[in-house]
Amino acid sequence: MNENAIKRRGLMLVLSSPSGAGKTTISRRLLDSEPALSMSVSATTRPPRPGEIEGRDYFFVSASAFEQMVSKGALLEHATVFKNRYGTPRAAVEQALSQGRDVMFDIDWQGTQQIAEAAREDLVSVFVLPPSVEELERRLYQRAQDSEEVVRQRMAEAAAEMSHWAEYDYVIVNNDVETSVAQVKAILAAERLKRERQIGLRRFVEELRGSGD
Ligand SMILES: Nc1nc2c(ncn2[C@@H]2O[C@H](COP(=O)(O)OP(=O)(O)O)[C@@H](O)[C@H]2O)c(=O)[nH]1
Ligand SMILES: Nc1ncnc2c1ncn2[C@@H]1O[C@H](COP(=O)(O)OP(=O)(O)O)[C@@H](O)[C@H]1O
Repeated sequence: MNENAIKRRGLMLVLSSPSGAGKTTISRRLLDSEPALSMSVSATTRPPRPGEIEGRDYFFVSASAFEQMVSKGALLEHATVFKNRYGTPRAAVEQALSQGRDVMFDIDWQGTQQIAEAAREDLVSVFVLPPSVEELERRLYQRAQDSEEVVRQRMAEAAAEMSHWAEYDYVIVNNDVETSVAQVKAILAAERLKRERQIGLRRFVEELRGSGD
């Protein structure tokens, strides 16, 4: 056995931020450069935005279909955000983790707390802050996918979302996208090397010691 064969348990990488701070942008870039990372696709009752694709961005479902998923226990966590319901389908996550793959989540603080209660040792959480309130508002308008009223509502919610920053393992300020992506990659690289995640380590070291003695 060489060092590449050391088995590792997958981790759950959560990115949270006020709407518009840049989670989606950062997570897309990470997926392009991290082959062992996959994205958890949430179910939501929110209507699709222009350009959003069913099954890639979200599973867009009716309120009654969402309720059925909740009652069947099919969601790992779920919450109401901006009057819409959002939840993480459980099966895809469990399958990826058991195969040693890492899963990334774009979920809010309520979902992060629920995952922390259920599986703290598998969770790595990152809070993304905007560089300023003015820049956050500029990004929400620049995305140009929400109406003025929706942007105002999201700006009004931003302070409440940001009040949860201290519950996260890591906090980054998304000023420059390249820098933010590099920072999250550094977090991922270090967390993957945590001793307790490398479940094949004991055997590997035993073999090393056995052949060395
Ligand atoms: N708890 C929870 N929150 C979610 C889930 N999916 C999305 N969210 C959060 O819901 C909020 C609104 O998401 P969305 O309508 O896509 O707008 P965005 O803020 O521009 O990404 C964001 O804070 C997301 O992180 C989920 O499955 N569970
Ligand atoms: N570091 C950055 N500098 C400038 N614009 C950014 C940066 N990160 C994201 N954006 C832009 O801000 C807008 C909101 O980003 P998005 O990733 O959709 O945020 P979120 O998923 O957190 O709601 C998008 O138009 C995106 O291109």
